[in-house]
Order: sequence, then C-alpha cells, then structure tokens
Amino acid sequence: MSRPHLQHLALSQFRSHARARLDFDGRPVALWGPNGSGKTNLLEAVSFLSPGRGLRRAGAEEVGRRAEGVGWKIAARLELPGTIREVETQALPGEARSVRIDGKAASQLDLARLIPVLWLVPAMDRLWLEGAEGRRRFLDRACLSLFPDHGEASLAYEKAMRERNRLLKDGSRDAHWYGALESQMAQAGTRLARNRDATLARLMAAQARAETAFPAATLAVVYPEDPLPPSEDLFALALERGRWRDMAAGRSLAGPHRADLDAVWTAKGVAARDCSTGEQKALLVSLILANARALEEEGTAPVLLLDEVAAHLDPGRRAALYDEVCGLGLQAFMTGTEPALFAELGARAQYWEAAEEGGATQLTERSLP
Ligand SMILES: Nc1ncnc2c1ncn2[C@@H]1O[C@H](COP(=O)(O)OP(=O)(O)OP(=O)(O)O)[C@@H](O)[C@H]1O
Repeated sequence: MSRPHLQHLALSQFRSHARARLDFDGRPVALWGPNGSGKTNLLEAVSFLSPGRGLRRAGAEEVGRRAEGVGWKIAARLELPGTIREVETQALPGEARSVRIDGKAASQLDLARLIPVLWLVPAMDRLWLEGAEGRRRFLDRACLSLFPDHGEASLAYEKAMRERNRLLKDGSRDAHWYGALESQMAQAGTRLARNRDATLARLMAAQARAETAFPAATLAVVYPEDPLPPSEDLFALALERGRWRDMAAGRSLAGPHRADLDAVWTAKGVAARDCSTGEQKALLVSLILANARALEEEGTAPVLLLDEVAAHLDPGRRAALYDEVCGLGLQAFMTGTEPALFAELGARAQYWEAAEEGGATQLTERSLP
C-alpha cells in the first residue's frame, strides 16, 4: 500500500506558474532548474495544502501571478488510506484564501486533518541562531501534524490573549472580564503546552527507534522566565496574580506564547546553536525525519518539502537522506539547481525540470537525472 500522497496537482496563476498540471505516483519528486525558475514556488503551492501562510509565510494577495491580477488557484487530488480526496484552495484579488474539500466549503484548519505537510527551507538555516519565534513556529508545525486540534487551541489562546492585552493596555480593572479571558487562556494554553510536550516526546522516541545517519537531538520546551504552571487552574491563578505586572508592561508577559525550543546534539552534548552550519542542517533533517516516522507509525505519513536541502548535505548524508525517505515510502518534493544532486535516487523518484520561459515557469517531466 502506498503512503498518503498527492496524485495530481494543478496550479493556476500561482506566483511564476501560469498553469501547471502534474501527475504523481507517490515516489519522491525531484525538481531541478536554475535559480529563479519557480522550484520553490511549486513547493510553496504544496505547502498551501496545510493551514496557514505556507512555507514563505505569504499572504493570499502576494502569491497570485503578478502579471495577471485575476486570483490564483491550487487543486490537488490526494490518495489517502482507503480514500481519494479532492482539495482546492484559492483566492480572488482582494479576498482571503478559501478552501474546498470534495467540492464543499471547508476551513483551513480542516486541511490539518487531511494530510500533514512538513517542510525545510533555506530560511530555516539560521533557525537555531535567531529569535525564539521561528523555533516556536517550527515546533507548532510539528505539533499540528501530530495533533490536528493544535491549530484550534492556538487560535483560541491568541484570541483570548489579544483581548486580555487590550484590557491591560486600557488599564481596565474589570476583574470579572479578566477572569473569563484568563480562564480561556489557561484552558487553551494548557492544551498547547501538553501538545508541545507530547510532540517532543514522540519525536525523541522516533529518533531513538530509528536507524538513521542523522544525529539525535535532546529536545525541550523552555521559557525565558518562569516555566508554565503545570495545570489549567494554576495557570489561571498565575495570570490573575500577574495582572499588575502585566498591566505595567501593557501585555501578557508569561505563557505558551513565550515558549522556545531547546535542542542539544545528544551524542556530543552540544547545543544546536553551537554546532556547525552543516551540523545544524543535519539536526533539522533529523527532526523532520523523526516527525515523519512518528506520523508514519500512525498511518498518516506526511508529504515532505525539502527545498535546497540536498545541496547542503555532504554526499554520504545526501545518500542517507534519500535512503531514509525512500525507506519510509514518503512523497518528498526536493529541489536543487543541478540534476546531479539527485543521481543517487535513480529509479526511486520522479523528476521534473523547471525553466523560465517568457516570464513563466515551464515544467517538463524527465526520466532520470
Ligand atoms: N507573485 C508572483 N508573480 C509572478 N512571479 C513571481 C511572483 N512571486 C515570485 N515570482 C517569481 O518567481 C521567481 C522565483 O521563483 P522561485 O523562488 O520558485 O525560484 P527557485 O527556482 O526556487 O530559485 P532558487 O534556486 O534561486 O531558490 C522569481 O523570478 C520571482 O520574481
């Protein structure tokens, strides 16, 4: 039985793609072409089959083809265990992105229950060096893949926190109103924290079980100040006790919105941020593969988007990555500028070449690189 995968992808007026139609059989997909030929744009389109702003964190208005201004559309046929699902997502100019699943209007959060999409992009190369926000987002995408209710909990937490922040800024003394919002924050925030802890436990267990060429990481959720209270009641109490301090700051200072992801290369005992550039990349690949393994054990294997990953690995690790992706039976979309980067994949993958012609991306299916 093949793993969950895209069977067909159709793009209309999406970034540099005027019109593209691609058929897939579930094998990894390798895509090569010169800089600016539209490879990342294709991966970005696939990332829009999950909730949120995709792998570039772009708004709906940014991704329509500039020359056209008619709106954009992505349609995909998904082969899932025992079923085929048709997904469409699109936006007309000036409108928000809409989603349809099997012809019926759906929410973006519904996408999280169809097929998990995980990605590594060059912008993450500095993930361990820059601010906590990127690491928190990386952690939350892993959570969303394993716990589809994570998106709802995030939205509920943020909505209550925004309202509490408004009260704090206005200097409100309405204890009843604070109490209601703090109880919502405590409820959603505790769910977020539990999902995060459970996600890290699952990733580490998946790493420990796997025979892999990539380094295992010891992972933890950490906070800049106090750790998160361990229960909903204690969290609500901490929020209540922190009202004066938060009022002085004009915002909620403590909570899961301040969480950071801490990673240490287990065998070396070295923090991710102190590893070499290539080692940091290897740690990220390791986490994505662990996430894929954790999902695969539940029969919900993800689609992987690995943008320019191959070029940054040494030949031994590159071959290991291909072996692991193929061993797991994953549909991984991988990009690079040179076909030679994919030579070790041989007949185990499908291949496309991207080129820019007349201001638009042309995709041509190839046999072997
Ligand atoms: N909204 C848009 N409309 C039309 N073209 C766009 C739009 N957004 C980006 N592009 C074009 O897409 C091209 C970039 O494509 P993409 O990032 O997919 O390239 P790539 O093949 O991944 O390149 P690299 O190897 O450099 O990463 C650029 O030429 C850019 O101008």
